[in-house]
Amino acid sequence: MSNSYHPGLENVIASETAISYLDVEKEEIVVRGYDLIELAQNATYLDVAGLLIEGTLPTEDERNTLEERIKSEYGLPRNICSILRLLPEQADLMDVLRTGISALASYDEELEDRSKEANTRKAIRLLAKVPQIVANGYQAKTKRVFVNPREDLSYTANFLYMITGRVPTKMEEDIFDQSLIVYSEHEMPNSTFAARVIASTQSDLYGALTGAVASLKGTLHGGANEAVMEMLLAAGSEAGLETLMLSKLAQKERIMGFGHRVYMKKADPRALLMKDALAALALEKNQPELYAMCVAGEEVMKREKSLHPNLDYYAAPVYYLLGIPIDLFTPVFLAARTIGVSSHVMEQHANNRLFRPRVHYTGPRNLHP
Ligand SMILES: CC(=O)SCCNC(=O)CCNC(=O)[C@H](O)C(C)(C)COP(=O)(O)OP(=O)(O)OC[C@H]1O[C@@H](n2cnc3c(N)ncnc32)[C@H](O)[C@@H]1OP(=O)(O)O
Ligand SMILES: O=C([O-])CC(=O)C(=O)O
Repeated sequence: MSNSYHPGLENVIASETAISYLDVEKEEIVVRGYDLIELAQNATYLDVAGLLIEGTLPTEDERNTLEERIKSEYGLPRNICSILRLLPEQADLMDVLRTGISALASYDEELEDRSKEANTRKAIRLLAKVPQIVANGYQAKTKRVFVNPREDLSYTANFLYMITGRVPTKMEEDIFDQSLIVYSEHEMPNSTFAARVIASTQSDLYGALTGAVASLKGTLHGGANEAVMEMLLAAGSEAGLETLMLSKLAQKERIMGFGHRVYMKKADPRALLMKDALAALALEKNQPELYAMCVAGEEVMKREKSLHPNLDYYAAPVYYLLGIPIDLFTPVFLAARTIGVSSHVMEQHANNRLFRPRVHYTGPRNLHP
């Protein structure tokens, strides 16, 4: 047995996959042969969803069919709505989402069918229903009436509409769609790994996604986008952000939205795309100071720690300007990632080997009761 031990599995190859790959040298996020950033610039979220589950970029007709199939799955079982309402007001919305997805499993008649066809149908159902759980988890928490999806809107416009209660402008819809694309898939982050580990026991897609929600909640992963926005609001200005960052660094605290296990010494290409989106949105919403503050924070981190922003740093203020409540930032990330996680679970089911690593034991031996 090999004795090599890599804390955090750093640089360990854990899987073979044909879904995506972070080519750090070329600064490219390869998704089924395409550059994720080019997809975000030239395709739609549903194109990328089709690409992830089917393996090829859909034609316009195929994308329209996918959208129709998703819309035909809109709607939540009444009991799921009741479950969301039963959770306490103080519940974290990632916990609400985790509970909602977990409960939804029992309503899927194909739950135990691991075939590619059944898993594809389940992924499409999840694409339809997860945004509704996200939006209505918030409605339940804030004791408001539930929102129903609007089939006359595009998938993306409807998602934002369900969250904000307002039909987005074309610009808002396009920027939100770009954000969903850049959040959709990212090789082997902790949440995707967690889902694949669960799926490797031949457990089901809903269970694997439920595990991924729990993983994504943490601030070292998806939870960082909410923490970034709290930091920006607490700082209030460029000077305030510099002071706050310096004091956190002096106390050896991590600054949310900076650093990345894979990109630690390079920029996250997704962050750069969201930075451009923020520049445009801040101008449109007459909030140039928010963009200026983020850029100033980026400079501080480059100067003090040689660290680059990750996607969460710039996605957070973009979501803020789109009118998304802060405690929905991570649930929205999960909704976008649902399709990436689903395609990994499908790949795991199709070519499975149980994950079961060994340990470097540091405890005592030869004790007797
Ligand atoms: C979409 C996403 O999920 S992206 C990730 C979102 N998460 C965050 O933004 C949280 C903040 N970032 C971090 O905590 C880290 O960068 C992680 C968890 C993402 C990656 O961490 P690791 O790969 O474990 O890096 P590691 O802990 O080895 O850090 C290397 C060095 O950079 C420092 N560092 C890394 N990130 C940060 C940060 N955000 N703030 C301050 N210092 C940092 C570490 O303190 C360490 O310094 P040292 O060598 O002087 O001790
Ligand atoms: O890749 C990672 O470790 C985290 C990340 O950026 C993502 O999940 O989008």
